[in-house]
Amino acid sequence: MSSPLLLDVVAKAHEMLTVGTVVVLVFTLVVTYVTSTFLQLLIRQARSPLRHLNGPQSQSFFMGNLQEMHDQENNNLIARWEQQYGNTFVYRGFIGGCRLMTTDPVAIAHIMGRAYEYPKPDFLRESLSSMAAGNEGLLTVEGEDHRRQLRDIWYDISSSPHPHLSSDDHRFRHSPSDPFAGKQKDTSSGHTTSILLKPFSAFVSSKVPASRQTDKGLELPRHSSDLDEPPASAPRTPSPDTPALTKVDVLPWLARATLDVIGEAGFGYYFDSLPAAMQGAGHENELARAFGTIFNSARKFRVITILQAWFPILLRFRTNNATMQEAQDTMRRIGLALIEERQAKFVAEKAAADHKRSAIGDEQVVEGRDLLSVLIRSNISSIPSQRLTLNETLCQISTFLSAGHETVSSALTWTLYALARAPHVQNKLREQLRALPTTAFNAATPLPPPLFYAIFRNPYIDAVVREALRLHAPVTATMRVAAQDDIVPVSRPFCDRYGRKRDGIRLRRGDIITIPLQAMNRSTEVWGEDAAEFRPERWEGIGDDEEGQTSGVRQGRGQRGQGPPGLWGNIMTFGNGNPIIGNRACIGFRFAINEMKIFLAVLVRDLEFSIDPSIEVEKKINVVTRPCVKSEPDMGNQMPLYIRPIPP
Ligand code: HEM
Repeated sequence: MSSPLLLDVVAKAHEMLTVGTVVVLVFTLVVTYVTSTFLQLLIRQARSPLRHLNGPQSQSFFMGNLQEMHDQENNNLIARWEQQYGNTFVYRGFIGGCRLMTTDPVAIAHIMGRAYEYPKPDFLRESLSSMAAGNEGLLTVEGEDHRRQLRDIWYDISSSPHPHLSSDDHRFRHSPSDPFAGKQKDTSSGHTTSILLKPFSAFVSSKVPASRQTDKGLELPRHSSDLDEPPASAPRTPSPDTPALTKVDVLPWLARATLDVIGEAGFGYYFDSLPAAMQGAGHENELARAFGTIFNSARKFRVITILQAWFPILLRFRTNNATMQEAQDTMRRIGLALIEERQAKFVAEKAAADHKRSAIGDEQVVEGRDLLSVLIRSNISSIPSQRLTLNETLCQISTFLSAGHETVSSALTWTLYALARAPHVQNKLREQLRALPTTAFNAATPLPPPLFYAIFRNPYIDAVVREALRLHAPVTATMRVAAQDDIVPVSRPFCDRYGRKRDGIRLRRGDIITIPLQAMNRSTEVWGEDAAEFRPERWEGIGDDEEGQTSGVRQGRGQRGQGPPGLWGNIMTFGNGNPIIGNRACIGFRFAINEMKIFLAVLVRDLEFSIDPSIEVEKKINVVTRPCVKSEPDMGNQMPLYIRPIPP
């Protein structure tokens, strides 16, 4: 054998050995990683005191009860389990891991009141971070970072006697008592302060573009995914002398409208996603499209989603990675543009101020109280420990954009659904709205401040919003993990799986807890036998006390003898407790409530919403609860309602 040939053979053998070795090494590493993760899980499970609690049978070795849980909104699951096992029990998660489920108000107050001892589990943070374009925003950070961010954002916004979300926008403020003190919006930009939804306003003001008007009314795309296609035809016209009924999928329109509102009110930015969509195919606003991608991405329960939670390496192989990445890049790009634009404005303002004032810190110049000003003030703070990094600022922007619009659009969608299913409530609400001190709502002119006051303070509008938020909480449940061993107090003893009475829930570090926000809102023990009914009258004659809790709600077993827990109105919809004392709860709740009231006032006054009684609408959970028509699963999220203008 010649020596070059020998060398060639040796080189080949070496190459094969190297490739083979690498393959074996990688395989061994993967097997070790998977086995050790499984083992850790099994050991943790075997040591968790939760294994002694009562609870439903696991349905599958790998997935436990997770499939049932995913569909919990449609099968009254938690109430059934509660009836069977009491208000404190366990269900099974991945490979049979016990997860605590409790509706005990004292236990909930204990857990949710200790934000840093009970952080969000990593897999929840991972799932939330997709909508916040990263995990450095308020919704996903933990510990000291959360404390610092909350201090910067919440305290800054709430330190003003009349804090509001935009320095130059008088529409939405935190203080319900005097929401209009301060500046009026400058309308010279050509943007109107009216938030009348343009597609709906068409019915009210007949200002429908001629090209889109038909004898059946205004034709609108049915679903966000249909936007590239010609709009669907309206299904029917009942009779020539009654106003046309038009079928509209209200979900994407409300999503666009609420995106426009948070953009303008929170960041002084005009997404104009409603007018863009009105122009038809191909004109959808890119950010609205990006949010559509993110919130539609996990519609179905998939085993891979659960596996990804435990084996994050699998996230790299997501099928929709490229689309999600594109959506997140869009958020990031728009966020950066917002920051740059506002920073430039502040630099110019500072230069002007420098002429007048000699020694002044940068951050003092940024005087606006809108969210963006608050974020940028923190970003340029001269005290490093208080500074928000650029990445944090960006994540904060997408957090507020998504937390601030998807939740409200879900809430409004379900409110219209509830009103469509309860015409007597809708009629009563309309009567109240028509009695308000105004002659017309009109898309082109701002609502006058006295009308805002009247809307915010109207008891029936308030009752409708409370009842809709109680019965249709956009966030069904949240989760926490015990960061250390603990014994959680309960309001009354419960039985474990051996029938022994327990007066506390023992937790071991790493145990996972589900807080069933929606199930608590529907507890018959607190709300009575008609808890599942949409009945705004239950709120009549009761209002908020100074802490936002509702006096007059049936006394539950809440903390220290108060009513049931909840940040607002004794419902769990916005989480529990007060962010000021270290709880994690919604910091946009006032904004959301006020926004809902105005939308409802504008929409319901002159439009009637009804629903085809033959369709069954189901709830699908994808961070927020979105509707699907049971018989049309392939249509994805939708809420088809009939709309008809009501003559004055
Ligand atoms: C009906 C509308 C809304 C609902 C039902 C809602 C619900 C919630 C819930 C349940 C949480 C707590 C999640 C947890 O701790 O696990 C939360 C947190 C949060 N919400 Fe809302 N929200 C709404 C509107 C808004 C709005 C309009 C904004 C902003 C303008 C907002 C901003 C936030 C932020 C930043 C957090 C994270 C707070 C923290 O962890 O410290 N939300 N929301």
